[in-house]
Amino acid sequence: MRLLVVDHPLVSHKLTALRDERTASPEFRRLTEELVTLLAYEATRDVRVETTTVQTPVAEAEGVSLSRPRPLVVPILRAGLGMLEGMMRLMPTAEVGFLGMVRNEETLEASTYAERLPYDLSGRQCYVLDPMLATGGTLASALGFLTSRGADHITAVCLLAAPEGVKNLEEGVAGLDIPITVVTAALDERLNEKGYIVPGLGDAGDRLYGLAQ
Ligand SMILES: O=P(O)(O)OC[C@H]1O[C@H](OP(=O)(O)OP(=O)(O)O)[C@H](O)[C@@H]1O
Ligand SMILES: O=c1cc[nH]c(=O)[nH]1
Ligand SMILES: [Mg+2]
Repeated sequence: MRLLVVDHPLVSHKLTALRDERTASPEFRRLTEELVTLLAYEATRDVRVETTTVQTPVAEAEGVSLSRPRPLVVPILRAGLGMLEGMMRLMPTAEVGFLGMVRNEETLEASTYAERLPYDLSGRQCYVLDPMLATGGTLASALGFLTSRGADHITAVCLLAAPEGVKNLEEGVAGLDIPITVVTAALDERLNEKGYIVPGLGDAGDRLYGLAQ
């Protein structure tokens, strides 16, 4: 597994504003979209393309277009939904599948409550969106599921990651024989006793959409 921490002053600037507890939901959603578009630029560096030719007003030009099957973008509900528009702005012809997952806040175990994905993901490049890589349980489970459906190349885009989660995820995906990359805006210090990223930004889903019951 490859970890890419995007080092760019605009990424750091937007992430700092996201972390600020005074940033309310409307601004938090806007900043998340902008930040994801910046991360997506790095995350899609190895998106598959094929060569093509177009006619300019002057001459023929050789270029590239996205290969088929189109990449599949998979936001992990709920919080990952806040990242979808930012990703689709960069790659509007991608397809979108959904995974609904929630972490039990006592046991920190992740479970899946919804799934709407193409059944056969053979030959698909997948871009998984989940803002927080905390213990890594949610992403490990999501990546295992996508691979079991045939995905052969997965990039996870996260706003923040904890070192413990990166290590757990590395171990969790060690048996998956496909290229896996995690792209994040920052690798934070640690997890606290409740499994929250420190300093982090709090509960991403709640900050995007309000308190969950
Ligand atoms: O790395 P992990 O320890 O598994 O934790 C990360 C997960 O926790 C959060 O989801 P949450 O369960 O709060 O659901 P939500 O998006 O509906 O708020 C977050 O959005 C990640 O999906
Ligand atoms: O810090 C954390 C950890 C898990 N989920 C969140 O939303 N935030
Ligand atoms: Mg949450």
